Amino acid sequence: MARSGLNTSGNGAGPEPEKKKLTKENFQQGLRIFRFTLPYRGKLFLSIVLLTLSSATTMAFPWIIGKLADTASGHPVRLPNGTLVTINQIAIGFAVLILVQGLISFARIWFLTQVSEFTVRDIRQALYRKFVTLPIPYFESNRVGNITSRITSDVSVIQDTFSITLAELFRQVMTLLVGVVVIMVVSVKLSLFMLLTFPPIVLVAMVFGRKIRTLARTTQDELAKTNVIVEETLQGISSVKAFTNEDFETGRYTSSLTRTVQAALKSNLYRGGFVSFVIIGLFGGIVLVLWRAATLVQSGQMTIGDLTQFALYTIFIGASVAGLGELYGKVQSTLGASERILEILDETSEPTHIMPPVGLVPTRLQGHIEYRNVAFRYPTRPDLPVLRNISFHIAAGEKIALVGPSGAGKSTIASLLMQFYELSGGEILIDGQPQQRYDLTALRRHIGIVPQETLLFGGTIRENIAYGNVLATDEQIVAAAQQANAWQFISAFPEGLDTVVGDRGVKLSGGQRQRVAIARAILKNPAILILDEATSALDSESEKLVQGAMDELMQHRTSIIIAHRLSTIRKVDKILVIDGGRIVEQGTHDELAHNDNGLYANLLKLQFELS
Ligand SMILES: Nc1ncnc2c1ncn2[C@@H]1O[C@H](COP(=O)(O)OP(=O)(O)OP(=O)(O)O)[C@@H](O)[C@H]1O
Repeated sequence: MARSGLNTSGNGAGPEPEKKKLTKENFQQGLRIFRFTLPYRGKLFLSIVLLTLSSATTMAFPWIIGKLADTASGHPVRLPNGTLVTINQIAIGFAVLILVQGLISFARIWFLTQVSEFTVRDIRQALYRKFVTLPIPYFESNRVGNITSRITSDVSVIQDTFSITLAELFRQVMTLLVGVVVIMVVSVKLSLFMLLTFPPIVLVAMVFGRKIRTLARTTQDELAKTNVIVEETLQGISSVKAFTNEDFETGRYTSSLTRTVQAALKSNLYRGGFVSFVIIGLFGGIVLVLWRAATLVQSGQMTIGDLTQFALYTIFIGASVAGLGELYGKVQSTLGASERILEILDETSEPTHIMPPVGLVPTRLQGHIEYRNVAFRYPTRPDLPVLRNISFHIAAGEKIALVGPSGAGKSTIASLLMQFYELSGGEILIDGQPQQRYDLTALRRHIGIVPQETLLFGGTIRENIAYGNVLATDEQIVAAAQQANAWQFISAFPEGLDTVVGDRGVKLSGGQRQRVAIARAILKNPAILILDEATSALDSESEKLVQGAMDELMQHRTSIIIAHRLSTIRKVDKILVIDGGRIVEQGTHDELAHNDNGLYANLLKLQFELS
């Protein structure tokens, strides 16, 4: 979408859609987006036929007006068989043509809208499906804002293309071609004169226009910078005051404003120049052509009807040249947008939800886990080894706890079980099979996570619990809530399970959110559980309820607890002490607590002192 943004009003200040140079390759790449129109090709074809017809009828208007002028000025019009045509007959024919044109335009818009709406829906759907199936590292190397703008602004550009730009492009090109041919037929002399006068003027105007757009963008950028200052300082207003920097910030804002005004003035200097150029150049050109035309009419080389026709077609051609200039920019934006969309669609998805499933599909996992010499680096920081030589095993139904200082690698160890990332070395076996041998969706179905911070979706408590199993009945949901010690607080709400949570609903406390997460996990009924303990302390009542729910959840399941409070893990079968990405100690609580020089005993002492 072209935005003027010449002044500092702030309207339309925002990033311009990125444009692509028009090269053959870019063009071919961009055209790939058309594959989304394939299911609607019948309607698209019909729209193009209708578009051709409506353009053809429009192009006939000047011709008929010319005939009308000829008949009026004493140059009778005859049909091919020699019959004279009256003014009334021409007018009736004209009226019929206008009616037909109106109806065709209606049908064209109706069908083209369907093509564009359905196509855009399909593109959005394909993009969304791609987003949710892309591997986690993708989201870590791309900003969420960037990703969402693909599905919002880029798709909008494509929508404009399908609903307006394409039709306009088609119409303008047709107008230009037919128009030039017709004026040549009317009068070669005048046409050549006109074509030598106008195109150079239009070319200069286009170059001028581009310069103005660049300057307008500079103004927008400068304005955006001033807004950043306002946002920053208002957000951190207490810091501004605490550092007594009110004058400094005002000065900073003022100099940014000055730069904006300078940019706006410069761009308007060019705009003023442009306007006066258009008046002098364009209108001057028109006067020149009219002068030439008048001499041709006077010498009897043209009729008044021809002149009228010529003038009208010239206006059409002029409008289409100007329109094409603008469309050129739009085609560039479309190519940019479509390339960015296709780039995402070309990314490789995780192998989830593939039918038929690839690999093993266990109906029930035992829950035996073994890490063998696992090494790992995050794809975003390939130079930093996060895990080194991690080896341990957990028998089915056992509970182990991972403890260690912050940043030691505990959460990373657990997330590798879910195959959120590829290992850099070693392997993880589940029930004796390397994890890659399982169908990814089938495997993840058997692993449950209660995260540190539970994300509740905007919706009812019922929907939030049923996220663990979307097919669960109300009875199962209530039972899960009861087991998770969540039923007391849920039933205390007047709307019970229908209570809306999230941004527009009830705000649940940390402990309540965790119990909802536990109920979710109970519904999922996984063989393997990952419990990431919340770091922020709960009050002791809440803590007891959450702990009770966790104990209930862990029964008969292989559980990995990422522990932050050592008091909660005394009963686990094994504790792995992680430091700097390695296992530095392992054993039961009693064994480790008595190893006075060990890290665990030290952490224990530290926590004891703190509490
Ligand atoms: N997504 C990520 N991308 C890059 N590096 C990461 C990512 N997540 C964690 N790290 C880094 O990996 C290391 C281990 O982090 P991890 O979250 O596994 O530690 P942790 O022991 O669970 O810490 P905490 O107790 O604070 O949760 C840290 O140095 C961290 O900065």
